[in-house]
Amino acid sequence: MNAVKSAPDIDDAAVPPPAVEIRFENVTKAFGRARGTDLFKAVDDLNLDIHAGELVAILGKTGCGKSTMFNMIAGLLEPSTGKVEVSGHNPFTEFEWFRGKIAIVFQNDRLLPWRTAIENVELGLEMLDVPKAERRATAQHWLTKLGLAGHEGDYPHALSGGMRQRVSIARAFATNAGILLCDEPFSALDEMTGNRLRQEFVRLVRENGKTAVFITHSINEALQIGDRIVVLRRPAKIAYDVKQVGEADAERKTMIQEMIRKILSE
Ligand SMILES: Nc1ncnc2c1ncn2[C@@H]1O[C@H](COP(=O)(O)OP(=O)(O)OP(=O)(O)O)[C@@H](O)[C@H]1O
Repeated sequence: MNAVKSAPDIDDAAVPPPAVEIRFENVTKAFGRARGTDLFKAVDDLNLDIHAGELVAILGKTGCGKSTMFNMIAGLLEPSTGKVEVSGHNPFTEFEWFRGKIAIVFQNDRLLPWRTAIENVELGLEMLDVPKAERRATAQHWLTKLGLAGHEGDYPHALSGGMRQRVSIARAFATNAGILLCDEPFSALDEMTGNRLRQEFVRLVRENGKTAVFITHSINEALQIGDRIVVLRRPAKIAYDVKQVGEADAERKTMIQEMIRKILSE
């Protein structure tokens, strides 16, 4: 299947879209040694624009190239051909420019076990050379926002999985980065904890005007989270790109869900 499928738009209003924040332009990423056909393509001629303030869920089968895309946005990998631009800059060659502009939330909380909750939140601010008093106040603010007031001095081992992931989300927001990259941050949590935290996360992303790219394996999670869902086929290329999902009515959501199921089963 080569054509990009799209759902009928609910409202193709004349309002111009916000600026493009993340752009993939004819991006291919191949791994392996440069021996012609021996190269393995993880991303294949991908074109994708993500606009400022969008919350985009990226969905696809295992090995379809989601992490490779993610790493190219984060400046950890360089495209083999084509161009990746974030805020008009090249994330791979202008790594320094991006200090403090992109925050990442991983599946695993990646907290430092020898630092308290508040010290873990302060970590990103330390790297940005924020003065001590300011970073303490900012870290406290975000821990409180994430419902962890009273746990500032707790070490990670004393916190539940959900609380640890709250600390890692507080750490991402505390840096004030405009772009959040999320790699299945709730998939290791039990369903109830994951659902609650997912809702809070979406609210915070919207309230704070972040642009967020959210990788997931779960159709339901994508439907709950995304303003937009992008489904990839393997190697990474867009199979389906659908907007306004979070606010869609039940009938439209069911239609989108069925379409995604169909694509992922192909
Ligand atoms: N550094 C690398 N060297 C060689 N092959 C790689 C490398 N990184 C990724 N790949 C391959 O590229 C393909 C895409 O990998 P990627 O991790 O981006 O997929 P993914 O969609 O994130 O997978 P998952 O859902 O399992 O996390 C896979 O076949 C993987 O084996």
